[in-house]
Amino acid sequence: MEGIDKNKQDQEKLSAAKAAFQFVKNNDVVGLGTGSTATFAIEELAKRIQAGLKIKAAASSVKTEELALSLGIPILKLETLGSIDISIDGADEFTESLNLIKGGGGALFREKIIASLSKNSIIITDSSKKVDRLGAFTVPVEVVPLALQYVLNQLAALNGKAVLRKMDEKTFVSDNGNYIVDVDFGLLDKPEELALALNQIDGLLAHGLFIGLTSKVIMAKGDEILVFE
Ligand SMILES: O=C[C@H](O)[C@H](O)[C@H](O)COP(=O)(O)O
Repeated sequence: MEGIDKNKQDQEKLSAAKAAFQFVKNNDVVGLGTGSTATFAIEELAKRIQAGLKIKAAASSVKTEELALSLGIPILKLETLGSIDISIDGADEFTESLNLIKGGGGALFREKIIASLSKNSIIITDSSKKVDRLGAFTVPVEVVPLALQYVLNQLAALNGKAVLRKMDEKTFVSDNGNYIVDVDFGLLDKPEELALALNQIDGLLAHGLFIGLTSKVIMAKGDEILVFE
């Protein structure tokens, strides 16, 4: 990561995670994100439960659910929840206008459902994630396998350079049994317009542009905590 070493970055992730807990109350349903930053929040939540906090949680991925259960965090099924009090998740990029790119870990669809259900959707980040314009990080999209070629055609028509995500030389498959395609649209002047265009593509289950879904971003920078809302 440019300009920040990993230890410092992890320290910032942990500080941002801790700062998010001022907003978590007893009896809340808490949405849990996925990724290295969300993992700091999940570990912190487990400590607070051991200290007496009473919450139930919903997980944005199989990995997060397994980690949460292993730490004694009670997990509710996402499909049973009509709303979530607060969610805590990471991001790959964010702007001061609270637009995000997410999905570096492939969990974008469930993360988006959780963010959409959340009354208070909190993003926690280290200082490397703040950008003036989204798009240096490619936009992940989740694609139903049988629609792959159709979706690739539509992405090309939007001038996106698409790469099918692989892991260990095999096609990456999401928790929902779908493919992830990472799309380079260059730096985005109008992320809202791109999000609307991607919403129109049949077979494209979800994209990693989170527009208007975030209540606040808590970013740690060194010893400082900055809140964007
Ligand atoms: O699919 C993964 C998520 O959207 C993550 O929240 C995002 O990729 C950020 O991950 P990390 O905290 O590991 O940088």
